[in-house]
Amino acid sequence: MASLACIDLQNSDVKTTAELLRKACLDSGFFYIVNHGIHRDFMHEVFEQSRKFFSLPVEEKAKSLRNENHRGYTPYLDETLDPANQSKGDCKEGYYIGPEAPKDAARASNCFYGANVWPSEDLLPGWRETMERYRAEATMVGYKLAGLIALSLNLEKDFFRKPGRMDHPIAVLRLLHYSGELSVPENGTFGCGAHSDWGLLTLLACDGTPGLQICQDKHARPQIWEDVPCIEGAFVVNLGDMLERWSNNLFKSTLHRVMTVGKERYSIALFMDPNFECLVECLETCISEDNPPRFPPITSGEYLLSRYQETHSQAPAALLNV
Ligand SMILES: O=C(O)CCC(=O)C(=O)O
Ligand SMILES: [Fe+2]
Repeated sequence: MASLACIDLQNSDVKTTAELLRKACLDSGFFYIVNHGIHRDFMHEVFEQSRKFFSLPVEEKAKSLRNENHRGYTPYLDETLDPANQSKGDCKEGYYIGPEAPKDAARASNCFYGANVWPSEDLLPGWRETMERYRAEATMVGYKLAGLIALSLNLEKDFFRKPGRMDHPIAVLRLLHYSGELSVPENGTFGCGAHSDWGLLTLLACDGTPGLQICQDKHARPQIWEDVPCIEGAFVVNLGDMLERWSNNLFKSTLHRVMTVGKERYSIALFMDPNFECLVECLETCISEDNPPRFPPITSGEYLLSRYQETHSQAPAALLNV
């Protein structure tokens, strides 16, 4: 089992919290957060609504199929996160919900700020409202964390919130439902294949069913996988590749996967990523003579788009027999 730090977002000793966070980001890039401010009863409601959607007949789910903006329903096997080691796609179905720009905003034509897809209100009353509220609340937690991460990188607290960086974050919620199929690595079957996340940071809520594992040294052979248990009331947070790149490889974006244990599993991720146009360029505070910049600058959007295209199937409708 992995031993991960626990960051208390309400600790008034911000300096100590930022130091603890820095250590967690240097070591494994995975940690828990508590006292995040999202109420337990509300979390319960979000999971209930998620269950309701995934329990619909496939014909109904097909009506919300992932659109050209990467929003909506993604069927089982649609995504393959670790093609080299998987004999088929991930044994999970999902649902993407992201930010929408007002029609007259310059970014409105950009797919990352495009229209969401919603199941019918008659079928799932209050579903959209619950998910929009959760995305907004989780984004606020993401901002709080981004402030602490900035401090832990010796930057100003509002570094990531500056206009052009995260004033229009690509904060994408993803509901996940893993099938009850047991993962068998020897057969190449996984709930979700080994990967690191692409963006800045991910906030993960789970239903208590085990499955999440991390590999702290991706080059070790054999690889060592450690369980990351869910802690009631806490989120698991992990850093993404964009932050690893931004921090010039100082902070870790760690390999993780889901090994289903023969039981259905629900989880909800919020991927908190910078504005589409934000330039991700090795931070001054992470550069030295011994550690010159390792990556050329790239925009957040360019980077994310390439990663979506790498992992998702081109024709999700073909996966549904409807
Ligand atoms: O469901 C989980 O526990 C992990 C999901 C995950 O890693 C992802 O969607 O990127
Ligand atoms: Fe992930």
